[in-house]
Amino acid sequence: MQTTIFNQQQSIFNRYIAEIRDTSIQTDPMRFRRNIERMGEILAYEVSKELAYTEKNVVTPLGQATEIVPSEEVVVASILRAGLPLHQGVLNYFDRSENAFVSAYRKYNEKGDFDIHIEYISSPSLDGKTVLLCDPMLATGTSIELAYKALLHRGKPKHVHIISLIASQAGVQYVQNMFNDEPATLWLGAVDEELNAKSYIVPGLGDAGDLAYGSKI
Ligand SMILES: O=P(O)(O)OC[C@H]1O[C@H](OP(=O)(O)OP(=O)(O)O)[C@H](O)[C@@H]1O
Ligand SMILES: O=c1cc[nH]c(=O)[nH]1
Ligand SMILES: [Mg+2]
Repeated sequence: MQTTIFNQQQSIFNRYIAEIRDTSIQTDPMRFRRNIERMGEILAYEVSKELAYTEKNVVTPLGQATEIVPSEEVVVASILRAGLPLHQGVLNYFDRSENAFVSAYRKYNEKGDFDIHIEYISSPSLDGKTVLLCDPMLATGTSIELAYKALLHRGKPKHVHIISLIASQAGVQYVQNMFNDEPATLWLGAVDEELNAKSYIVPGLGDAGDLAYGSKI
């Protein structure tokens, strides 16, 4: 599975990754959301280079121009709730795309173990389309797996681009194995070495959903 890790390159993207990790900057939730959104914009631009293109003639006030524009039908699909600011960033560039949303949350038992629950899905048909599946955190990979399986009930995409900002090594391995035989590409901001006992990424950034939208009961 083709995998790109953006913080291995030198670009302004790395400042945004540094800021969302930084406890002294995480106190500003608007900046946290906006940093995720602008990383979504950058990743959307990078993904756009991999799409199929076609020539389009446009009429200008002074004549005709031919531009090479994307020809694929794109669906931006995100995992609630932390996926929302990333979704908005990707949608800022793929502004004509369709949209899908899947909810996924960790339901803990008394022992501290958890299952991922998918309870909500809203999606157009995905048959033959290019899906950009967005979630800022890829920890164990289970949310991506279950969300994707839920989305498959809405049709078989032509290609899936998974967009995530911070991943664990174990999560990357898990997703690479899962999509081994599928037309899929993985776009990551950073890959961290560890998962802690609660399956949080270390050093990671903490709880992305809470940092963006506040703690939940
Ligand atoms: O790879 P995994 O081990 O499945 O973990 C990653 C998931 O955890 C976070 O969501 P969370 O469950 O915290 O929900 P939230 O977005 O509502 O906070 C994140 O947005 C991913 O969906
Ligand atoms: O590190 C993690 C793991 C899951 N969800 C998060 O928000 N952060
Ligand atoms: Mg969360």
